[in-house]
Amino acid sequence: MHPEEGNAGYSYEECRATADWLLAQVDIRPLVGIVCGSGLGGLAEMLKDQVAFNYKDIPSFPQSTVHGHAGRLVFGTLKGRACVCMQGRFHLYEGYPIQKITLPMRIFKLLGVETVILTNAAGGLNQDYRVGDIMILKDHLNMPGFAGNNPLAGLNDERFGVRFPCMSDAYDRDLQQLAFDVGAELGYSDFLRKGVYCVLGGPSFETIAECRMLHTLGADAVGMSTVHEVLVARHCGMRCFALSLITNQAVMDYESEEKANHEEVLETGKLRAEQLERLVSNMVLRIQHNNNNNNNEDDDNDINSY
Ligand SMILES: O=P(O)(O)O[C@@H]1C[C@H](O)[C@@H](CO)O1
Ligand SMILES: Nc1nc2[nH]cnc2c(=O)[nH]1
Repeated sequence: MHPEEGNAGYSYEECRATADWLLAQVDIRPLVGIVCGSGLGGLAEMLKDQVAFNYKDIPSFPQSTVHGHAGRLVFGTLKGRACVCMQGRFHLYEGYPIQKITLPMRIFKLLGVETVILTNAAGGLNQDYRVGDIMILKDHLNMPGFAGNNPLAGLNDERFGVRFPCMSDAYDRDLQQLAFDVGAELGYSDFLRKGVYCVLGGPSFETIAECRMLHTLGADAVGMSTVHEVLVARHCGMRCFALSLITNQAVMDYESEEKANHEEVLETGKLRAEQLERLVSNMVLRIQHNNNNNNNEDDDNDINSY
């Protein structure tokens, strides 16, 4: 059997067809793509002059099945900058092949996106972290990848990227610094962190022994997303910035009565939504692109407005 037959991915032509379908219906040409994590879909609501598509109407797109993930692709402007925003993402535990959950990254690329901003909700493993902290990702641990479940497995199409992409620079360092600079100006330094995110397949939350192990391995936070998207985004040459909202403390102690649950994750999202939106929108305002096609006259430079 040719390996291609076992590849659940989409061909370059299928991705191109989806991107062209979208481009034919919107005038906006986004340089920034944003992915909203669980309970963080408010980011998409901030976009002005919106043109939105339900995932079910977009050719080849999977459907969102998780509460807190609306399932809309929203084009618009954020502080005058053209953006496209996934209001809801796909996860391995929803039953999709890993190539399907990462399809939107290739669509972003073919829409002209140069920078991807990914957000997620995560459990805090680092004992210094508190619920409500925002962790800027400096690196990741890809547990499904250790077991061979990598979205880049299968035939490699060089039009997207190389067979063996480097990941030591997965999270753009200039964008990490920008997040801290913008965060400091907004007065957020007390709850901004930098750390390592570990992805698991979910949907079950971790056992106590698993949390202890992940912490020992160097993870500061644990979640069920983002990493697969980053692998595909980096493969096709987009810059990546990712942040985790620490929505719950991972349970590390057998005496603890705490129990991880999705309702708490969504509630914490609501509590930090406004700060997270201000942080991301002011970052978008300041990100430099080679091909900046935005109209600077429309810029909203007031750091406190959003
Ligand atoms: O899409 P994200 O990574 O923000 O979602 C997290 C992981 C699970 O999908 C869910 C658990 O509450 O939130
Ligand atoms: N795996 C995992 N994902 C999360 N998403 C939000 N909180 C958590 C958590 O504690 N564990």
